[in-house]
Amino acid sequence: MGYIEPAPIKDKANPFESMMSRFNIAAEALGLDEQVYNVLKSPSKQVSVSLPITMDNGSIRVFEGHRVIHSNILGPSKGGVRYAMDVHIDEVKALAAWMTWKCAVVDIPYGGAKGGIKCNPREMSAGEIERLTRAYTNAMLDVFGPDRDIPAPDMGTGPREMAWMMDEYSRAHGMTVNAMVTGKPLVLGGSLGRTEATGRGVMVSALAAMEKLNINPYHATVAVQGFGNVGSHAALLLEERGATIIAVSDISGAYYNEKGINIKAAVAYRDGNNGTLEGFKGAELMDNAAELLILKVDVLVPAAVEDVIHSGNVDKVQAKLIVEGANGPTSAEADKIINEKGIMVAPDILANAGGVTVSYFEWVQNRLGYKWTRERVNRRSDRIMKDAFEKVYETSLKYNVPMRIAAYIVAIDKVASTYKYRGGF
Ligand SMILES: NC(=O)C1=CN([C@@H]2O[C@H](COP(=O)(O)OP(=O)(O)OC[C@H]3O[C@@H](n4cnc5c(N)ncnc54)[C@H](OP(=O)(O)O)[C@@H]3O)[C@@H](O)[C@H]2O)C=CC1
Ligand SMILES: O=C(O)CCC(=O)C(=O)O
Repeated sequence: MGYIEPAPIKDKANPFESMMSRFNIAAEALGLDEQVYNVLKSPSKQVSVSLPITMDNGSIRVFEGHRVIHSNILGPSKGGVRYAMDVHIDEVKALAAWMTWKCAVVDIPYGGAKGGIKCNPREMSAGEIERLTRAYTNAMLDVFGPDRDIPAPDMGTGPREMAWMMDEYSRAHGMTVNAMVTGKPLVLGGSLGRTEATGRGVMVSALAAMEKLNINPYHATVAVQGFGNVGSHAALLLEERGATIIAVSDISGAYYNEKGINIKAAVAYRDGNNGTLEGFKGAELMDNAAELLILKVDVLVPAAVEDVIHSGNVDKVQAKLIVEGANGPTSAEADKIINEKGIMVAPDILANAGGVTVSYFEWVQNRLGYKWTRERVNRRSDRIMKDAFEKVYETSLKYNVPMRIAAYIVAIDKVASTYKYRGGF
C-alpha cells in the first residue's frame, strides 16, 4: 500500500511548534521586535464546531470541524479547507500560520487561515459530503466573508465543495457572493488556471532552482509523491518542460519506470479508475512505496502529506533538489541533515504558493465582475512565483541561511513592517 510510513516520534512534535522552530530561527536572524513576535506566535482566532449530519442510512454522525485564522494584518485571511481523518486543531493552526507566511512571500494582500473537517471523504457519498460541507459553511457564517476570511480547496476538497460553500453562504445572505470562496467551478466565477495553479507554481520553482544548480531540465529525473491535484499537475508540467518523471505515488502505492512514466496516460488512468493509480500498467509497483523518497533523482517533489521526510529517512535522501508541493512535508528534525547534505529545498511557503496566488486572481476577477484569459492568469502567476523565488534566493545568500529560513525572513519582515505602520497594540 502507498501509506506513508509515520515519522519517528521525535519528528512528530506538535505541528504548530515545528512551524515555530523555523519561525524562531528566522525571527532571530531578522532581529524581530519582541512585541510583534508575541502577536505572531499565537493564531488570532480559532473556531471549532461539532457538525451533526444525517448519513444515508438514517443514522446521525457528529463530525469535528475547525477554522483557524492566524493573522489578518495584511488583509482578509485566506486558506484551504482539508477533509481528512487526521485533521487536528494543532495541525490546522500550523497550516494557518504557513498561509500567513506564504501570502507574504508572494506579496499578495492576504492574511493566513486554514480549515479542516475530520472525515474520510472516500467513504462518504456525495450527498453526505454535501450536507457536511453545507453544515460547516453555516457554522462559519460569522467567520467567512469576501472581506474577512476566504476558504479554498485543500486535501480532499475541490471545486465541488467550493460550489456548495458558495451556495450555502449566498443563500444565507440573500444574494450571490462568489468572492467568499476560491477554487470554484468556472461557471460559478472560478478562474481559469486555478486547478493546475499549485502544480504550476511547483514547476516554476523547480525550474528556477534547477537553473541555480545548473541542472538541465531536459536531463533531469524527478520523483513525485502524491498524485492528487498538486502532484499530478506538477508532474505533467515538469514532463512538458522536458524532465523525466521516473516515479509517482498515491495511496495505492508507488510506481516506478526508469525510462520515464507517461504522465498524461497516468492521469487518464487515474481519472477513469475511481481516482487512484491502482493497477496502472505504465510503471512497476514498488515493493515499498516509502522508497520513492530515497530514489536517486535530481528532483524530489513531496506533494501528499506532512512530515514524510524525517529523521528516520533523511540520511538516505539522494535528490539534489526538493521542491515542496505539500505543506510541511519535511520535519524540523530533518531540516538540519538536509542542510548538512547540501540539498537545496524550495520550501512549501514558496514552492506551493501558486495556488493561493491564482486564488487571489480569482477573487480579484470576482470583485471586478470580469474574466481573465488563461494566458493572463498563467503569465502573471509565473512572474509572481519567479520573482518570489529570486527574492528568497537572494535573502538566503544575504543572511547565509537555507532557503526555508530565507522564505520565513522575507515573510516575517513584510508582516512586521505592516505592524510597524499600522500599530494598534
Ligand atoms: N490544492 C491546492 O491548491 C494546494 C495544496 N497544497 C498541499 O499539497 C498537498 C496535497 O494537496 P492536494 O494535491 O490538493 O490533495 P489531493 O487530495 O488532491 O491529493 C493528495 C494526494 O496525496 C495522496 N495521499 C494522501 N494521503 C496519503 C498517504 N497517507 N499516503 C500516500 N499518499 C497519500 C493521495 O492519494 P489518494 O488520492 O489515492 O488518496 C493523493 O494522491 C497537501 O499538503 C496540501 O495542503 C498546498 C497548496 C495548495
Ligand atoms: O488557494 C487558497 O486560497 C489556499 C490554498 C491553500 O490552502 C494552501 O496554499 O495551502
